Amino acid sequence: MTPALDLAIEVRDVTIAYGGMVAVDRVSFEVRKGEFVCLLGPSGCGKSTLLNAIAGFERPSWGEVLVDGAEVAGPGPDRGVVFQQPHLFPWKSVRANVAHGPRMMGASRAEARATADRLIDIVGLTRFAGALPHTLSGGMQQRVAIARALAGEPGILLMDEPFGALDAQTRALMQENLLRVRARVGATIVFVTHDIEEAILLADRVLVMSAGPGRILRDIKVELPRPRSVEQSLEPDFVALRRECLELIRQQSAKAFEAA
Ligand SMILES: Nc1ncnc2c1ncn2[C@@H]1O[C@H](COP(=O)(O)OP(=O)(O)OP(=O)(O)O)[C@@H](O)[C@H]1O
Repeated sequence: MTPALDLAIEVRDVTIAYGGMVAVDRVSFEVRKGEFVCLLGPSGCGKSTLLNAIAGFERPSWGEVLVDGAEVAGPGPDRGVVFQQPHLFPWKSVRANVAHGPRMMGASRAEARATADRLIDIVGLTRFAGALPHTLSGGMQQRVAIARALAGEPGILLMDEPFGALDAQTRALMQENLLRVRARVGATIVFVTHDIEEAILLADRVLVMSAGPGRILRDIKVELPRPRSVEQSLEPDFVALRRECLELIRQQSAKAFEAA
């Protein structure tokens, strides 16, 4: 079959089970190149498991995941991953952390440094390029992690609750920063969150998942104008989407709570 050229990711009938426990149940969706898709759902619904299958850290028990038309067999440089914790090398400067990937992939010291400096500029940390991670705030460290994930020039960025450990104000700034970064690098993004406002602010589409076993309950198109900012969350279109997601999530959370 000829792969559809504009598709970055195809998740086809994917089930992931751990022993007898089904974490993800027959999930199918597609992500177009350049699209920003959020996976939204209650805790434990299988969002991370699904993201890990796209990253190649996890093999589906059934079904398949395709990236650029080819079945995912493991992690690869075409997919950058950002986790909730930045996981930086504490003994390396910001610049050296970001340059590490390109160096490992064979770039010269000068090339890796140029790539690192370009990305450090894009995430707004030029003044801190020589700093060690522990001297930076949590939000700044996470911006370094984003720059590092982009350093291999992946077409796809996979983000697992990347702002989940940050306070509300920093989180809002990080969301706007990510939208600016995305506008400059143009990557396809799959972003896992259980925060409804975050999903609507960021995404072109929100896939709302059910409580375990995880299924896609609804595929919601977010057609709010870009560039977006946190203030938009007060506008009627935003509020209507929020209400739609909230009702779905509330039913699911109640179900998960009763089952626990
Ligand atoms: N390696 C594993 N072995 C056994 N069970 C697992 C494993 N990884 C995940 N699970 C289980 O699969 C289910 C889905 O987990 P997952 O972490 O994907 O959910 P999530 O929606 O990302 O949750 P959260 O928002 O709390 O991180 C959970 O019940 C979890 O306990």
